[in-house]
Amino acid sequence: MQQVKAGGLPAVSTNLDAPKTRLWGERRFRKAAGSALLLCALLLLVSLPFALIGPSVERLVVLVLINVAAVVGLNIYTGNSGILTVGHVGFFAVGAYTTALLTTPPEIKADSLRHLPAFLANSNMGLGESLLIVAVISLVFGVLTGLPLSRLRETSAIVSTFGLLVIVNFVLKGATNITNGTKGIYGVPELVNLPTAYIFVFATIAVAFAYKVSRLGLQLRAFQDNEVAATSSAINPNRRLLEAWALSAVVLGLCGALFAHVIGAFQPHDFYLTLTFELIAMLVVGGKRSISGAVIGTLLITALVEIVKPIESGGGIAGISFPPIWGLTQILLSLMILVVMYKAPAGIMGSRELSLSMFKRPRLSESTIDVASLRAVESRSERPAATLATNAIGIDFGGVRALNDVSIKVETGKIVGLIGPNGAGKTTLINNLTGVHQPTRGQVILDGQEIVGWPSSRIARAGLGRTFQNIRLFSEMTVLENVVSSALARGHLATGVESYALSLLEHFDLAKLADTKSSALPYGAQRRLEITRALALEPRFLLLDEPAAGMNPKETASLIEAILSIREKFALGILIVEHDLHLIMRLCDEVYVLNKGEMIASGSAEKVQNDPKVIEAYLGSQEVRAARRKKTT
Ligand SMILES: Nc1ncnc2c1ncn2[C@@H]1O[C@H](COP(=O)(O)OP(=O)(O)OP(=O)(O)O)[C@@H](O)[C@H]1O
Repeated sequence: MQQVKAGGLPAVSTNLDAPKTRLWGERRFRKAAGSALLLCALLLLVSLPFALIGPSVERLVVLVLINVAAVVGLNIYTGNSGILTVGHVGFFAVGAYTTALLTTPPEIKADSLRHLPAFLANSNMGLGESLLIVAVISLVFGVLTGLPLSRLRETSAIVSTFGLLVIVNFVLKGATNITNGTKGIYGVPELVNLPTAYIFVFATIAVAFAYKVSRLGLQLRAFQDNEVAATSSAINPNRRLLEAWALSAVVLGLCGALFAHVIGAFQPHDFYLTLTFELIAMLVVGGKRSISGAVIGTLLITALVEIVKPIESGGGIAGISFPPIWGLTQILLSLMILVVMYKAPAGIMGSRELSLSMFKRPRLSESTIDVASLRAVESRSERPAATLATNAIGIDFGGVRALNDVSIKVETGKIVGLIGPNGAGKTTLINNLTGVHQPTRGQVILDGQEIVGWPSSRIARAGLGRTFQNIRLFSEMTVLENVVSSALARGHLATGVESYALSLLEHFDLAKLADTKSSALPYGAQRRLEITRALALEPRFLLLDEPAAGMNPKETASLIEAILSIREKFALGILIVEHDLHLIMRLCDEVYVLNKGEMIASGSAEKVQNDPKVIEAYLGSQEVRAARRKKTT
């Protein structure tokens, strides 16, 4: 395999000349497969000896395995999106009731469910067919409920998921003709044995890992870490939320169906608050961002519940008898959550996954940088020239006129500076260009197209990459994942994307830190990573908001070199907001000066620095600051 030296520049591989590699060649899939295998082996090791004790314990083990799958299912949504769901037991109930209606022998249904429609009353399906139907129904139900839910965030999202649980419970109790109301359903054939449960839970773990490291999972985790940065990296969070919600709905629906075939009889209250609380406790205690955490949390809580059960219902130990202590399980679960949250707020596993290399320092093999995935750099400079412009844009925030009648133009191949005192409107202008805010007046034109009203993700895909004044990395993700998620959102093929990202990282001297969590990087490296992530979008324009803020002179000097080389090799236009006038003078072909939302000067760097209006604006702001300092001392 041919190696690329530092400085070799990659190209987005969305085309047919992409290397013929397999997903298996991608490091993240190999790592995920290793973790999944390890976790399945652990689960087998911990559960099988108990299952061999006898039929009653075997039944308990089967139920525990179904719980493990259910919590892993919750993790698919909550772990990747960061939004806690308290409604998924609703899907569990849908799965249980659906399979019960489809598989219970007609003679039993004739006794307890006399008013069923004929096709349900006569249905006597086998497990396989029924599970297939449960999966389809859960998927449809998941998509229908996910459509509105995926537009909600934080508390409103959590409360709505709870609403879903309540609605399902009411329907189960109220639709007596089909569900037998509070009396519940019995006679469901017990069709799930230990091997079936193992196959199901292993498959669920494999799906959860594959989803987590896939394009969809990476993008949803990016959303969890920072929604504004995610949308600025061409990610559409609502779609990703919907997909994760629907997938986890299918898993929970299937879990419910299997559960029904183990216990044989149930009522609506079996699928309500107690089960919800237990599943959430398992998820949170283990660490909701980790699939391994979901499994470990479930095993721990199950152990606790099983130990407490005989005490809760009264009994005796060593000849001493004691009365029943109702609610003891819930009390101890609550205490366990409190203790774990106090000691490890992110849960036992945090965001880590079980892996053989967990305690080894990650090392990057250079052989992962594959020149076959790189397109000739020269082809970039052949791209037609483009222009980014604003035409008299303006925006008000309440009474503050943050921008008024501002027109700028940036062409590919040029570096344009945007300066002005604090509060002048520089960041607001970048936010207006990238769709974070919509200007109330004027136009933004990207390559001949009016883009006002476009969501940030679409603008990013159309060719605007940006960095932020306050760094916004996907902090829980690795350096490599930050860049890969952006490249995938841009449309890079899933195969070869790591090679592409590594080559970009190499250019910014970050490849050796590829497996480091991005929040653990030193400050200057975080700034460089933000630029790398933006470049993974293969933008036509790069908008840098105070890239040198907080850097020492040495870091600033290397940043200047990096920006010059980006302009040269990536054939893009750069708009740079900076307070460091030395950097602006050194880099910019043209400079715009904003003050109190108005454009007060533009032209070459020399011209604007001698402009009396600019001098006055800067002096004015310095005087105001000096007066404020005096007042406070
Ligand atoms: N989301 C918002 N809501 C309300 N006011 C805002 C918002 N964003 C910006 N502003 C106001 O708009 C004005 C311009 O702010 P902006 O952050 O764009 O200035 P800036 O030139 O980037 O300043 P600095 O150099 O300090 O970063 C300020 O008065 C600010 O308070």
